[in-house]
Amino acid sequence: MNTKITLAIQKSGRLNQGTIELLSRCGIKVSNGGNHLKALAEGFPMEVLLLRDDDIPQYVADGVADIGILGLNEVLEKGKDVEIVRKLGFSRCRLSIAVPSAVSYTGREWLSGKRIATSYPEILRSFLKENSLDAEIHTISGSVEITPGIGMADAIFEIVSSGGTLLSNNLKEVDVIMKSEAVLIANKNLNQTKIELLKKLEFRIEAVRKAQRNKYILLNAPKNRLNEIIGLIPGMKSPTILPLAQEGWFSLHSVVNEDDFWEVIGKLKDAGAEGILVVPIEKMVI
Ligand SMILES: Nc1ncnc2c1ncn2[C@@H]1O[C@H](COP(=O)(O)OP(=O)(O)OP(=O)(O)O)[C@@H](O)[C@H]1O
Ligand SMILES: O=P(O)(O)OC[C@H]1O[C@H](OP(=O)(O)OP(=O)(O)O)[C@H](O)[C@@H]1O
Ligand SMILES: [Mg+2]
Repeated sequence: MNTKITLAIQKSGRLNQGTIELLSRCGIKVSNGGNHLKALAEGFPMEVLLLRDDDIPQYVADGVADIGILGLNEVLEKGKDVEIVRKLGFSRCRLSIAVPSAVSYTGREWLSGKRIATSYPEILRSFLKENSLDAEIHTISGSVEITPGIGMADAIFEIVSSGGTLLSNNLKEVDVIMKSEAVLIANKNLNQTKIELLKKLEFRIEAVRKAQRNKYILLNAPKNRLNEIIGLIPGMKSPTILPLAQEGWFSLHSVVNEDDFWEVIGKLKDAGAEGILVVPIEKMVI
């Protein structure tokens, strides 16, 4: 049988590039299809639907697409019955309450009785309910940041990333309500063949994500401080150690997590490591 898994991705916009890049790192080439809404993938038994991100949860819930990639914010906003398979680490942003810079925001109770403009009314509604707040929700589909300036709203609930859009509209972020990033979602009733394909795709994504979170590190270490240095970079199992041509020195190869990277480098230098090289990892399978 010649089964393919159908993946829905954003046709154009903030998620498109990150999605195509991730798939490409997974060895899956998707032509952007020009004006077409369907594309074939090379390197994986997959068909790709190119859609507006708002429509992806519905397509996946209905089984028109088996899986989809979109922002967690949009998944939660639409509230469709889909499985969130995993986070993907790109298109990171947050959904926040922002108010005009001059406002002295005293806390969430300040929002009571106010008009809040947003493109995410359902997430906002849940937030207000959880906090027993009564506010007016004004739903608009774009340019939310201009609404306080033109007297349409007292506050906004919008996506924030660098904060640049808020700043240029004289607004300040006062409360982060949720963090978002691109996620992989799946239909809850996939057949066994498609579950197997999804597992294969997840395996590739995991290898790519691990590689992105880690760096390969090579350094020279003096023999008398070898154990101390090994303790700093334990690696996947243990570091590779090779003797250098120069007596009393060794070359150490290992893996270091991106989060600890700068701290570890400092400690390695203090421990006498020299000639430290750090290189990106293409794929990582443990
Ligand atoms: N400034 C940002 N930084 C990081 N991620 C963002 C940013 N803005 C939006 N995103 C994420 O990217 C997703 C898509 O944003 P985009 O602006 O492309 O949506 P859209 O205009 O609704 O697109 P579409 O035309 O497909 O409906 C958002 O739902 C959010 O998860
Ligand atoms: O904090 P920042 O880095 O400024 O990013 C936040 C802005 O980015 C997104 O809009 P986008 O730029 O995609 O424009 P659009 O949705 O209005 O097309 C989002 O809707 C915010 O307005
Ligand atoms: Mg959209």
